[in-house]
Amino acid sequence: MKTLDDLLGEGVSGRRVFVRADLNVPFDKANPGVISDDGRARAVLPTLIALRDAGARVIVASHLGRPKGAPDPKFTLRPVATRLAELLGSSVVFADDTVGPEATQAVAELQDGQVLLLENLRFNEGETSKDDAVRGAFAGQLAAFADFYVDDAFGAVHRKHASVYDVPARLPHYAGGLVLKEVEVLKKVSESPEQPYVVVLGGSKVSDKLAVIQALLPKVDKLLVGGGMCFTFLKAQGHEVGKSLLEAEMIDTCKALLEQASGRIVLPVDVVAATEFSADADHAIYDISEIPADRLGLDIGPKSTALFSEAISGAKTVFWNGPMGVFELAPFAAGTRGVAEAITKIDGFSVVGGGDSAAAVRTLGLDESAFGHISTGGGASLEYLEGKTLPGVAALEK
Ligand SMILES: Nc1ncnc2c1ncn2[C@@H]1O[C@H](COP(=O)(O)OP(=O)(O)OP(=O)(O)O)[C@@H](O)[C@H]1O
Ligand SMILES: O=C(O)[C@H](O)COP(=O)(O)O
Repeated sequence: MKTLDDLLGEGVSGRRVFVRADLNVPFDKANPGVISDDGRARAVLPTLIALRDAGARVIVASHLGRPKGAPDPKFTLRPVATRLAELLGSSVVFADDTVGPEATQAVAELQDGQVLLLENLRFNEGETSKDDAVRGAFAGQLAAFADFYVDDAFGAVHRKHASVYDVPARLPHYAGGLVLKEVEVLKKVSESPEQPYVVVLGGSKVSDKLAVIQALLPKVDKLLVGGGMCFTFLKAQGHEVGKSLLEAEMIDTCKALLEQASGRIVLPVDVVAATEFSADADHAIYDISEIPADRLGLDIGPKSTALFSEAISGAKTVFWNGPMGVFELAPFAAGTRGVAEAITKIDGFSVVGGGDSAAAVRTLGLDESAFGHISTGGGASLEYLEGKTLPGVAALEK
């Protein structure tokens, strides 16, 4: 795999370099447009600075959220361009479209050492299309903007999307420093995790992560499941989960996984459930057999936090992806904080994966240096650990 250093060695002054970044940053739920954690933008800075300082014309592209293949102002990258300019200490040109007239003109006018951010890639159906021709046509438009392609979007390497998989097939391609570092650390954890190996899963992308559980089960000593994911498992165990996040069509899969795990999947024994998804909602702690029909579980309870912390304490390797609750709202942050603190105390190596999990570490004021590695990829790091070939990595290796 060729790297950014190789490209810099070849010389990029005056050349146009397309950088796929993962600028899918979280926003403050109470203040639309305000970025609550800029960790993913900071993580790609070394690549952008190196290219800018080498005199390249840097074209940055990213997705944000999951818009449906058409422009949607809720998911504009404009606030991210502003933040990126602050972090870079130099201006960032923002194009209001991705491959349309604005972007085309901005690319044409780009000066040596200037950085341009294109609008959200997912405003175009070609980005995520399953149809190779549709994706390829969009990739062709993106590739026409540049001489070289650099992938530093580790968080998106598991997506077979145009900007991740098809653009590198059309341009000389290089791995950025972030992608290289992430792959190096995760390779070590996936190939030879020191035992006991405990995986902690939470968050809200339930069906994405169920497949991962299946693959990880044979490798782990314990798999702790909290967050929005746990309710489909609790339902599979026969508990009523009220209005909690539930993927009904996955209940049977969860039942099968619980059987296969023979005790290695650990579920919460209590939850904090509220009348609605709001920081002001009435909320209380319930045993999992007593979740009221009109409430939704928004955090694991204190007994579960203690149970999970105990399981974590003896581990030599811990991989954590997905918050234990809606940590962005103060009444539902205790489970995530408790589990994160337990991870910082282990006598071993820990990896935190995921945009929101990494954001939780920072916004809850935990010491980042107490973790072995904080990955920018959630789904990406999970799929890497699962042993899957990641389309973005495969594209760079070709
Ligand atoms: N019980 C719950 N009900 C609903 N949402 C929840 C619950 N627990 C956690 N969440 C939400 O899950 C979100 C994070 O989930 P997600 O699966 O995206 O994790 P992640 O670490 O960001 O991984 P990735 O990088 O793959 O996105 C947070 O915004 C959090 O509020
Ligand atoms: O948040 C993430 O894990 C990455 O940015 C990928 O986002 P996606 O799950 O919407 O593809």
